[in-house]
Amino acid sequence: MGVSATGKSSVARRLAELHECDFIEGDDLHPRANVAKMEAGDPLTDEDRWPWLARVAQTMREQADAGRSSVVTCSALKRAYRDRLREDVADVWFLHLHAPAAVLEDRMSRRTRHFMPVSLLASQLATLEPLAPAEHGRVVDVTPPLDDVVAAASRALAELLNESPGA
Ligand SMILES: Nc1ncnc2c1ncn2[C@@H]1O[C@H](COP(=O)(O)OP(=O)(O)O)[C@@H](O)[C@H]1O
Ligand SMILES: O=C(O)[C@H](O)[C@@H](O)[C@H](O)[C@H](O)COP(=O)(O)O
Repeated sequence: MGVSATGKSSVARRLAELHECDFIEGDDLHPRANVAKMEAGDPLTDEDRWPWLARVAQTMREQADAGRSSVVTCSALKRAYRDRLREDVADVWFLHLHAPAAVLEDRMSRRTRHFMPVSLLASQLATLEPLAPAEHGRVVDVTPPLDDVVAAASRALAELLNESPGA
């Protein structure tokens, strides 16, 4: 989880490889209208996001039913969105990727061929409800180079798996 350009896709792909599980890109599950809206520079509303979150949750459930572990990218900006994702699957851990706005703005402006304009970062940051201490997860600082972030995320994931009663 995390706002745009925190490295959700980059980190999740590498984590999935390291931990030999499936990688699921939440952005691929957006209805077309959502992508068009973001491309046009309009932030999504709750009404736009619920059907998307339902598809993400359904995919997570299908993976779990098939006995497959997965790393899923989803901005999951609000607590209520994360609660929706937890509804259908018991073992869900969140890694909240975090960095100062200036770092993210720089990364967004360098990223090519992506539907998310830099102008939407402010609304993403305004919407964000950081992962709360009571939520099952960890916050990871993504300011360092990708290899270091992946190592930190992997350590956090291992800790979370150890803490899990079902692990
Ligand atoms: N730790 C990092 N250091 C430098 N650049 C990074 C790092 N993590 C991601 N990036 C780059 O920042 C951009 C945003 O990353 P991306 O994985 O697309 O983020 P998100 O999926 O959260 O929007 C990409 O161009 C990516 O290559
Ligand atoms: O790669 C990115 O820039 C983000 O992942 C981006 O696509 C966005 O965060 C959500 O997919 C849109 O939905 P939200 O407005 O809920 O973040």
